[in-house]
This record gives sequence, structure tokens and C-alpha cells, in this order.
Amino acid sequence: MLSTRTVPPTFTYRPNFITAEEEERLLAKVASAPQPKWTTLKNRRLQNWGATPIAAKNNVALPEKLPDWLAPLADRIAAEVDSAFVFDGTKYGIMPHLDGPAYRPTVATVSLGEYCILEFYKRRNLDEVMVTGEHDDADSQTIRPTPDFRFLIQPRSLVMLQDEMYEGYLHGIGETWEDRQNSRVSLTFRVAAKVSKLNLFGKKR
Ligand SMILES: O=C(O)CCC(=O)C(=O)O
Ligand SMILES: [Fe+2]
Repeated sequence: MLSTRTVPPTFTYRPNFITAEEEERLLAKVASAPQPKWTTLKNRRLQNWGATPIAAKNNVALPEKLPDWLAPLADRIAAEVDSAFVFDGTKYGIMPHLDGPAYRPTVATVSLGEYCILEFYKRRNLDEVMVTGEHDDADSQTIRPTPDFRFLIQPRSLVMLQDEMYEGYLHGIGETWEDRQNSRVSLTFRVAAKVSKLNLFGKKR
């Protein structure tokens, strides 16, 4: 961390939020998901569970339950969490971005397997990229500015970005050049801002 004084209070870091046994169970569940559940991005792949805001539908999400292996963890974070993304592999980092308005301004991330360096950049103007959970590393050739602050995020920890940290700062993950023992898997939990009253079959709930 470069400076504690400038970090807004809406950043939360809880080391050892889950136990090593829970971490192992979650990693096994992620690994056993059926192949079509994975979407491959440039530098990582993702699984989406629960509500997914659909950009083409003005970010309205279809209601969908979290699976049994994610729901208890989501409940421990907040009762209303309805959306989870699983990311695998961040060796090449993630460009600074905002998670965007499709979700309420809180994101909670549980890290598994490996550490990462989470970097924050104060948002300078309102035109800066707005991207949602599926954004990827499209412009990874861009030179990164120096972050305003950065944190070492350990596996099994919980990170929460809320309000000012969610909306007033871009976040990204630094590239890691050294060979690593493990790949990093992250579980990001959010609450969709707008959920449709229709279920998956187009019928009213
Ligand atoms: O993997 C992480 O810790 C965060 C990923 C992220 O920022 C995102 O997918 O929006
Ligand atoms: Fe993000």
C-alpha cells in the first residue's frame, strides 16, 4: 500500500475470510463446472452464475438463482447478492476499469489459489471507460498510468469496493511476470441494479 491516508473508507479488506478447506472446495467446484459454462476472454476465462445484466436489454437482468455451492458464501457477504462471476487466470493483469452502472455500487471479491496486486486510479473525468463484468483486456497495449494506491490481495481474502471506491476509482490488476505455482481464481459478487419481473421463460413470476 502506498498510503493509507488517501484510501477511501469504502475499501474493505478481510484476510482469511474463508478457510483453506473452503478454498479447496470452491476451487474443485469451479474446476468441475461443465465446459460450456466457461467463456474464454483474452487473458482469462469466466463463468457467470445468477443474474446477468444484458447490455442489449438496457442492463436489465433475468432473475436466476445462485447455485448451492455459491449461495452460502454470497449470503455471508450480503443477503441480497444475486450475481456471481468466476474468473480464472490473471497472470497478464486486467486493465484499469469501472464495473459500471449495471450493478449496485458494491463488488465483493473472494480470491482463491494465488495472490494478486490490485491497483486503483482516481477517476479524472466522466468519460473514462465504463465496463461491466464481462469487460476484458481489449486495450491491454495501453500504457498504464501510475496507480494512486495498490494492495496485495492474498488468497482466501475478501475485498469489497463500495460507493466512492466503486464509482470514483478505476481498478485493475497488475501483470505478474514471475512463474507461479497456482493460477488465481476470483469469485466476484454483485447485485444487479435492475432485475426483470419476467423469469427465464418470459412468464411473470
Ligand atoms: O479478479 C478480480 O479480483 C477482479 C476482477 C475485476 O475487476 C472484474 O472482473 O471486474
Ligand atoms: Fe472490476
